Amino acid sequence: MDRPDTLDIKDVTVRLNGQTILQDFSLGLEAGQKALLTGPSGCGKSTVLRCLLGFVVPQAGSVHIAGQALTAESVWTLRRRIAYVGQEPDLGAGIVRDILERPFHYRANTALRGNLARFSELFDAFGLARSLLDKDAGDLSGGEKQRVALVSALLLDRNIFLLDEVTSALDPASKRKVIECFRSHTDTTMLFVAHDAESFPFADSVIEMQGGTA
Ligand SMILES: Nc1ncnc2c1ncn2[C@@H]1O[C@H](COP(=O)(O)OP(=O)(O)OP(=O)(O)O)[C@@H](O)[C@H]1O
Repeated sequence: MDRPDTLDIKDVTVRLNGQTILQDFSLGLEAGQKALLTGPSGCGKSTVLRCLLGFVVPQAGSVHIAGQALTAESVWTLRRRIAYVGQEPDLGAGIVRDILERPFHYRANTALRGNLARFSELFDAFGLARSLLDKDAGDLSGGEKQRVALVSALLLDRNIFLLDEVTSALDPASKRKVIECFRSHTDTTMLFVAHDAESFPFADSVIEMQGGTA
């Protein structure tokens, strides 16, 4: 039996360049829960996501993913459970069709190649034109990039989503479509970073950060 996709940050302190970014910060999500992390600019929201991805190593406290401690050894295995999409996603160079296919060339994802057939359903759900498939990623608008990055993440069937202001460049109609899609993923554990709590009325919890603590 696979472990449930929980997230657990306990009493984490992060200092970068002599500045305390997070101080005794804790957060817990059960499998399938949706939480919104909000708070003023610079309070440390993205740093929380970077801790969960193992890009930032806390000076104190612990991070567990699916019940397993995040360490230099476990980080590679644990990251395979996680889809991360940032505010200004870097899709890499090339044509959108190739970018969507690229992750399936990795051995770890070859069994999921059949998922690529779902791209059309996701493009429709997000209001993306099929003609985008033949465009160079560098020519996409910010909102198109955000939605293509989300499609790419969803195709990989990860059980944990870390989403950093992924609707910030979207018009209200596109935003509603994307949010409806998140809501429908009832089994997926999702941590959203966003400034507008009202866009995520279905969140099980809202974590209001203030200067590195909650
Ligand atoms: N590598 C780093 N070195 C030094 N300081 C950093 C580093 N990364 C982030 N910071 C600082 O940490 C603080 C928190 O940054 P973070 O990106 O987590 O904030 P945020 O709440 O996500 O902000 P925003 O809402 O503007 O995206 C900021 O003051 C930022 O300048």
